[in-house]
Amino acid sequence: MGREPDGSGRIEVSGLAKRFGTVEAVRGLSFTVEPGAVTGFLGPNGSGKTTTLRAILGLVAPTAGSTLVEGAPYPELTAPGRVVGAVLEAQGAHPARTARRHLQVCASAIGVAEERVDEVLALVGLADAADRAAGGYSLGMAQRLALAVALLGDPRILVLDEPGNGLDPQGIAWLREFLRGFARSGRTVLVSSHQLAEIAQTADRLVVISAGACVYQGAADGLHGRPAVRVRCSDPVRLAEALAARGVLEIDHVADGGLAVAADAVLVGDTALAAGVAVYGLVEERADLEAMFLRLTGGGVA
Ligand SMILES: Nc1ncnc2c1ncn2[C@@H]1O[C@H](COP(=O)(O)OP(=O)(O)OP(=O)(O)O)[C@@H](O)[C@H]1O
Repeated sequence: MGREPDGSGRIEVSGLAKRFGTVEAVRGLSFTVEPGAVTGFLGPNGSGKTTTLRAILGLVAPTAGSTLVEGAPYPELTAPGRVVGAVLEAQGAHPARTARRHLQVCASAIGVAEERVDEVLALVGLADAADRAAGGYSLGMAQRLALAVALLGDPRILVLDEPGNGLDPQGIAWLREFLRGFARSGRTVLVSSHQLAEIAQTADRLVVISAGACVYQGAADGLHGRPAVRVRCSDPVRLAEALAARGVLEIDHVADGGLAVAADAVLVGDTALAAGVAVYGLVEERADLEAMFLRLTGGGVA
């Protein structure tokens, strides 16, 4: 007996860990995805995004922790295809099969009426190409077809793994509008990317991971707006201690011997003065999202 979905549109990941041999792909990851918004799942290559999405969809057995979709583990959901639509990779349709036939086969597999096929073809803008063999499709069209399959069950939740890969700028713009519209209708979108620029314009909320652990979770604007100050001074260690004593904990020692501090310039200057540290330079950085992403994720590609 399957479990009834609770209709919440919520995904909950709690303490998720996954080890492949000696590789800790995901390490104690917890986050919640709510309906009515596009949640971007961002991290460098190899940071554990695909593993996490596959765990949510019951395709990877966690080493520890749990994932719930509408209150139940995905494999236990009754009619999961009506709860979640997923695009994990541009899944191949048989090359000789038309898009329409491919969708008909998928619809029958999840128990969806055939009328839905024409609806999803129109939704993803493939109506005119529906009777062409999928083998002749461009990568962008193949991505749209994969999205059409995900939409067949009219799901409340969409999970997409790097759907922008291989899309041209028009394709990316189209996808962005589609996902925003889907979220605006009160449904849930979780979309992964390693490219901040691609996700920044689409996502309302962000979950940022690095080396399998969460480094930021919250409003996309919140990440944007964090203040950052670069300071050159006579005694970076003493200043870092004085800032920490005032509750400023996000402090990096940077290559030029200075500090990068997530606080505003007045606080940093006042703290230096009180600590008897001479300040030689204080630059307020407009903490753009790119810089913050690189800082949070160590700037590295795994
Ligand atoms: N089936 C597997 N067997 C062994 N190692 C794996 C397996 N799947 C993933 N890994 C490893 O786990 C780590 C995380 O991989 P994952 O694919 O989840 O990252 P990702 O963030 O999706 O990366 P990308 O952006 O490159 O797709 C990597 O080091 C990867 O090599």
